[in-house]
Amino acid sequence: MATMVVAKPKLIFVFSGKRKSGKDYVTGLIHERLGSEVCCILRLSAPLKEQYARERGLDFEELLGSGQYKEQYRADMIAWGERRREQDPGFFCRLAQRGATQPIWIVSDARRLSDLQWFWTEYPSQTRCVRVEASELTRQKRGWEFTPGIDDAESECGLDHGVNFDWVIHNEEDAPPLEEQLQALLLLAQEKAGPEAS
Ligand SMILES: Nc1ncnc2c1ncn2[C@@H]1O[C@H](COP(=O)(O)OP(=O)(O)OP(=O)(O)O)[C@@H](O)[C@H]1O
Ligand SMILES: C[C@@](O)(CCOP(=O)(O)O)CC(=O)O
Repeated sequence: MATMVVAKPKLIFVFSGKRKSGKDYVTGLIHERLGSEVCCILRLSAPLKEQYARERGLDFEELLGSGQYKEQYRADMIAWGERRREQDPGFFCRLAQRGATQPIWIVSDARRLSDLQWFWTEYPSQTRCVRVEASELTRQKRGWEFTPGIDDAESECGLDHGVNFDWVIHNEEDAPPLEEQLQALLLLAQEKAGPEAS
């Protein structure tokens, strides 16, 4: 693969969390708050879903969505992606960062230790890891249903242990407001991005 010249970010928030914990929702709030000039969202699953959809004639936008369409293909997408990661753990990380020019990056969907290790290796001083947490009851209310072979496999459990997260965001009705929980991340981003981010 030709070497891609990528503008160096000043800060990278690498988010992870269980299905329907609210990764996209929370990262969308940060992106909205910081603005597109300063911040971009990188989805590791986007290049995977794009190629998978192309090979199978599926609807890429639907695979990116939060509905049930993608759930039909999740197990096969996981297997498809893992075959590629076995050959090159950073394959989707490199593709996801293409075209990112903003100083603040948000990776919304890390799932494996190899994802975190890639960013820690490539961007050791810029990378911060954030976990989004929600109870199973809350996730069920958002449309999650335990699925054997998915919710007990690496795609969902790969970061359950052995990671010292920089922040844990509790995305629950009875938790402090997200704006309050995200304050420290937003302040750090504004500090790193400089005056244009304020
Ligand atoms: N704090 C919240 N308030 C209101 N709606 C929320 C909140 N958090 C999540 N949701 C909603 O719950 C659903 C699941 O959230 P989201 O898509 O962000 O989860 P996810 O962790 O990205 O899931 P997946 O891994 O399946 O993509 C979405 O419809 C989202 O709008
Ligand atoms: C195949 C996969 O990328 C699907 C992720 O979809 P989503 O982020 O839950 O919308 C999960 C994985 O890579 O294990």
